[in-house]
Amino acid sequence: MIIGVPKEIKNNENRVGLTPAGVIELVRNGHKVYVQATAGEGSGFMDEDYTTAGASILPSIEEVYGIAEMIIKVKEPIESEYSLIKEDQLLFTYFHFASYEPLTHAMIKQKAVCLAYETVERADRSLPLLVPMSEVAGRMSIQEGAKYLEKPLKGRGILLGGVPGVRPAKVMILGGGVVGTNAAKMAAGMGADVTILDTNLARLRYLDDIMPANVNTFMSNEYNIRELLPTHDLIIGAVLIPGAKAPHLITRDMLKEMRPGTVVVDVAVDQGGCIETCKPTTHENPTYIIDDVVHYCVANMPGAVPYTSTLALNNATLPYAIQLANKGWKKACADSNELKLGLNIVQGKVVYKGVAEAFNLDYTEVDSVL
Ligand SMILES: NC(=O)C1=CN([C@@H]2O[C@H](COP(=O)(O)OP(=O)(O)OC[C@H]3O[C@@H](n4cnc5c(N)ncnc54)[C@H](O)[C@@H]3O)[C@@H](O)[C@H]2O)C=CC1
Ligand SMILES: CC(=O)C(=O)O
Ligand SMILES: [Mg+2]
Repeated sequence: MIIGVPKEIKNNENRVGLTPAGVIELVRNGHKVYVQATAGEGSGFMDEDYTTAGASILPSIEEVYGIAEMIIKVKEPIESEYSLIKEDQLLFTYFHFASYEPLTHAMIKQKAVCLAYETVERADRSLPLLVPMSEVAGRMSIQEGAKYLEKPLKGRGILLGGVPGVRPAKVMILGGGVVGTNAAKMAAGMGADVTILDTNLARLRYLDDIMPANVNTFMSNEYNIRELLPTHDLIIGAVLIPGAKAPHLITRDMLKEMRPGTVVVDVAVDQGGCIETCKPTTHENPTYIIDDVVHYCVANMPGAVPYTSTLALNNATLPYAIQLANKGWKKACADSNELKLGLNIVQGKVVYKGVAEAFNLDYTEVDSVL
């Protein structure tokens, strides 16, 4: 198969879809890989590293989309890429369709095969291609939150861990999945007083077992959220209903209940955000303030630490990319339920329920397109 790796063009997105190590594996399996010039630079991989691995370098993004049967990238296509996408071309990347209607319509129109990293799902309901980036974003959420709590950055001016004789900050984490667990570990390690909320009681039991003593669990419901808001300094949004729009657990009116300088880091922004006042921001301009509450809503947080993120992402995506290249998307998805669940839009048809429901579009059973 002919595989193309374009350079990411989202703001401050320094990750790349494929490493030279991945190129070696795909070439060994008989495939041809084309990488756009400088695509890997932000992650520390030079064009020579790719050619040594067996890839060919193409100077422009148009040539990469033009030649490839499968595109491997990181973030969803940006408006300027839409028209480059060809009918039947396989796109293996994050899409987060439910949070952005124009992207959904564009991919329907281009009649591409959109296999979304974030909905590839194992039998145990885990999301193997979201996990590594959720680990990164969860850990980063505390580092960013701690920074924006500083007074010059408009935060409350409180140190997460406190000091002897002064209480630590209080951190509230909405959603105790991968992002939430990684955020809790970091916040707890820094000495904060941490509360994780989730609707899944079994998950809360598990977290209670494994977390240190400065982490407590709490059932997620409106009453409990309202109770915590006036006393918490840093709030992390980390809920997920796979493939669907995130529920708004903190509504606009609740901002009044928070103290000035409270920081919210809504990691779930890529699925629409779990804080009603959340709108996507960029690494260049990561925060804005509403009702004295600092909002950090960067939709590609791992893009800022590409040395870690590109490797972590490739560790997870490569085995699936090899299956897709070796068998073609139809057979690979017919053989693997995990990959089949990654199909969101196929040749103009929406085959993922959460996406169809988000925008009231016709839904087609995925098996009928295989
Ligand atoms: N902004 C960014 O750069 C990144 C964003 N993400 C996003 O972070 C979000 C979370 O991802 P993961 O932790 O991997 O998901 P996950 O599936 O591991 O965890 C989600 C948790 O939310 C819980 N939940 C669902 N409804 C809830 C409610 N009403 N109240 C409290 N908890 C609730 C679930 O029970 C589950 O434990 C996703 O939207 C993901 O796409 C992930 C990586 C990077
Ligand atoms: C998961 C995601 O959206 C990201 O890593 O950018
Ligand atoms: Mg405990």
